[in-house]
Amino acid sequence: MPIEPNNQEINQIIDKKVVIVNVAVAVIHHKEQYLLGFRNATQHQGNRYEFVGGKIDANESAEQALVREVAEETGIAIDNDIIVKLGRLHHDYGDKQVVLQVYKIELAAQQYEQHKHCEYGLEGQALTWVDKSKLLAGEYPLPAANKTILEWLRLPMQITITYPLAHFSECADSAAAWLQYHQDNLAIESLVYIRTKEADAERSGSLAAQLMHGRPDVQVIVPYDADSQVVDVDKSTPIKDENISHQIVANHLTHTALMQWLESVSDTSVSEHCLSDDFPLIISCHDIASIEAANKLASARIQQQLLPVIGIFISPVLATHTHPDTVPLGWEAWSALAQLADMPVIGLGGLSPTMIDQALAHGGISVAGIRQFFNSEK
Ligand SMILES: Nc1nc2c([nH]c(=O)n2[C@@H]2O[C@H](COP(=O)(O)OP(=O)(O)OP(=O)(O)O)[C@@H](O)[C@H]2O)c(=O)[nH]1
Repeated sequence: MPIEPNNQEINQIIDKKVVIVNVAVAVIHHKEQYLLGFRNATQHQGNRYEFVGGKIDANESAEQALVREVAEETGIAIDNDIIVKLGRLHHDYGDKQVVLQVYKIELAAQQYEQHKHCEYGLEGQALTWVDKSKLLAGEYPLPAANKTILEWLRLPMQITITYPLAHFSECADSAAAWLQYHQDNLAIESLVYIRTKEADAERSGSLAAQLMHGRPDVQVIVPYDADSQVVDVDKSTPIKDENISHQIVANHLTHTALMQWLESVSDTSVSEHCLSDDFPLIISCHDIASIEAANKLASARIQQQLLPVIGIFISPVLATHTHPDTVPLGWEAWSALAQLADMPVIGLGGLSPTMIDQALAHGGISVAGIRQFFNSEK
C-alpha cells in the first residue's frame, strides 16, 4: 500500500507547482497627481485600479521591464535617471502569487502636460490622474498587495529628528527648553521623529505627547515600546491619548531592538512573532545583516497582514558632529546597501534637506537629520 504523504509534504508539492509572477510596478506621478490604470473585469484582480506595470520577462531586469511596460501601456518614455526604487513585496492572492518590484517615477511638468488628458492607454485601458490624498485615503480600490505600497507613499522627502533632551542640559529646565525649541522650530506639517534619548520612558512619552499637543500640524514617528502593550500607562503616552495618536505615522525600531528580535525568533516562528501591530514600523539599519533582518520582518508582517515596515534609515551616510569617531558609509556604500532593502530607504547622517537629489540618485527616497532640518539651528 502506498504511503500517504502528510500535509507538510502536500504543501511542499503544491509549493513547487505555484508559479510566482514577477511584476514591475511604476508609481508615476507629477507632484501630488498620481497615475492609475483600471483593470478590466476579465483580468486577475479585475475591476480595480492599478499602477502601470506588468510581468518582467526572463531576459530583462526589473528596471528594463518598467521602462518597456510604461512605454507600451502609456507611451510615456521614462528616463532611467528618474526611476527611484520604493521596494519589493511578495503577495499571495490564493489563486496567484506575485512579487511586485515597485518604483516611483516623477514626471517633469512638460511630460505631465502632454499626458494628463489621456483617458485611455495604448492598450485601451482606462487611465486616470488622482489626488495623492484621495489615493492614500483609499478612495480608489486597488489589489490587496497595493496596501503596502500606499503606506510606503506616506513617507515625505525629508524627516526631522528632534535633539536629544541632553542637548538642553545647560538650561535650568531642560524639558521646558526642549519643548519650546521644538514647538517653535519644526517646519509646518513636517514629519518628525521624536527621539529624546531619555532613559525614563514615562518622561520621554510625556514630552512627546506635549510636543504633539503643541504642534497638531506635524506627524510623528515615536520609539517602539515593547512594553506599551502590558504596562498600564496614563495619557502621558502618545499612543494612549486619542487626541494625538492620529498624528503617529510609525513606530521606530532601533538597530539593537531589530537584532534582538531576530535572535528571539527561529526560522519557523518568524511569522508568529512580528512585533506589535499598533502602527507601521520604521527601522534603523547599518549593515547587510540588519537590512536582511528588516526584510525578514517586513515580509513576515505582510504575510500576517500586519501594518507594514514603511522605511528604513541607513546610516551614517556622511560624517556627523554627534558621532565623530564613526566611519561614515559614503554615498557609494550606502547605495549598495539601499539596493538590498525591500522597503523605501531614508538617508541619515551628516545630511541636509538639499541633499535629497543625491539620495534619490543613490536609491533612497528621503533624507533625515537634526541640526539642518529645523527652521533655525540650536
Ligand atoms: N500592473 C499592476 N499589477 C499589479 C498591481 N498590483 C498587483 O497586485 N498586481 C498584480 O500583478 C500582476 C500583473 O501582471 P500582468 O499585468 O502582467 O498580468 P495581467 O493579469 O494584468 O495580464 P496577463 O496575465 O493577461 O498578461 C497581476 O496578477 C496583478 O493582479 C499593480 O498596481 N499594477
